[in-house]
Amino acid sequence: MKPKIFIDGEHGTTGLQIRTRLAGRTDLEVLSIPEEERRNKDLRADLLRSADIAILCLPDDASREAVILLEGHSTRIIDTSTAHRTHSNWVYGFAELEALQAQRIREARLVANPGCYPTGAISLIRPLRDAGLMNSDYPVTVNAVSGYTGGGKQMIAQMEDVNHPEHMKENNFLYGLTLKHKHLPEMQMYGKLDHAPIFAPSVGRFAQGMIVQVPVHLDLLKGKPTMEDVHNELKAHYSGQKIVRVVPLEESSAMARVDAEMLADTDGMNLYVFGSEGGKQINLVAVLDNLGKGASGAAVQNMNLMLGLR
Ligand SMILES: NC(=O)C1=CN([C@@H]2O[C@H](COP(=O)(O)OP(=O)(O)OC[C@H]3O[C@@H](n4cnc5c(N)ncnc54)[C@H](OP(=O)(O)O)[C@@H]3O)[C@@H](O)[C@H]2O)C=CC1
Ligand SMILES: CC(=O)N[C@@H](CCC(=O)OP(=O)(O)O)C(=O)O
Repeated sequence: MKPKIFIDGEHGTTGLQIRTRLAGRTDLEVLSIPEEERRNKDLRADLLRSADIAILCLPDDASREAVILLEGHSTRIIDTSTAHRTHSNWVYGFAELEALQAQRIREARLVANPGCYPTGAISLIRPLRDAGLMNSDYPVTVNAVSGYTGGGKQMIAQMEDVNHPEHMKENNFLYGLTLKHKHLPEMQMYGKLDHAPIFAPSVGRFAQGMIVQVPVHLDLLKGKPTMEDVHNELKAHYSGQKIVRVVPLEESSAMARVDAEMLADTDGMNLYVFGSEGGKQINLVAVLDNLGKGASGAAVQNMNLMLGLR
């Protein structure tokens, strides 16, 4: 029997992208809900309970409700929302986090997909923490720009529809100005940091793509490493990984710009170490698609792991 997959929220931005990724899969049975029934709780409950794996692509409250609907049932869950990411009963769905993480995901019933920005930030911070180069009290800052699909159906309409009552006319804006963004707890927890980073997100007038930057003072790291030392730690951490690519210094040193859309429509993530030879500062940069490795691509990666396929 083929494993049954139900995407709750399949008609939203993240859900649609997962559906597209699963469209050609003959090894799965994808259970589907008609768009006009998407909020029919009884029908959703039936489908959730019939599935082997339910992928929740819902706002936080609706995700919590779906988890309650599944209490006492054996359906395994991948939640793409923020609701359960720092919850101790849930496995964090970032397979490249550390050596054992992919195995934890394979065996888990409850998997919380990481946030798009934290995917970039944690991928840069965690190897330095694990290698002992960065102390837990390092004052981390994270600056980022996301494509507007990161804001879901509502922001897509606000950016694209000039007649929308809350039309956004800006080409590039900062937000999260109170420094209390919902992604901070997971960045702190899985970055193994004493303090939440200062996080400055922004949105650009492009649909998909993302740059996440973590600037670092080399003299504030343990042993005052060089840019090459930090690059070597990243390379070692992601050695053998196919989705996360640590870009060689020869390649990054020849770059004059970083395009936020570089990996749009892919599920990969590139990590860069920028700076100058002998310099005192570096800029650690992750580039990904907010809907690829930042959401839907990661959800499919986790589903494959849970099915024992990768
Ligand atoms: N977009 C992105 O880049 C990323 C999104 N995520 C997360 O994925 C989740 C989904 O986000 P996204 O796809 O962007 O959002 P969308 O608003 O595009 O889609 C959400 C979908 O859920 C449906 N929905 C809302 N409330 C309910 C409910 N009570 N019962 C059933 N269905 C409901 C919506 O229906 P309706 O149209 O009626 O509102 C819509 O189809 C969120 O938790 C988000 O944080 C995570 C990483 C990145
Ligand atoms: C551009 C934009 O608005 N981005 C969203 C984050 C994407 C999202 O909703 O994802 P999570 O499920 O990972 O929290 C935000 O800042 O709230």
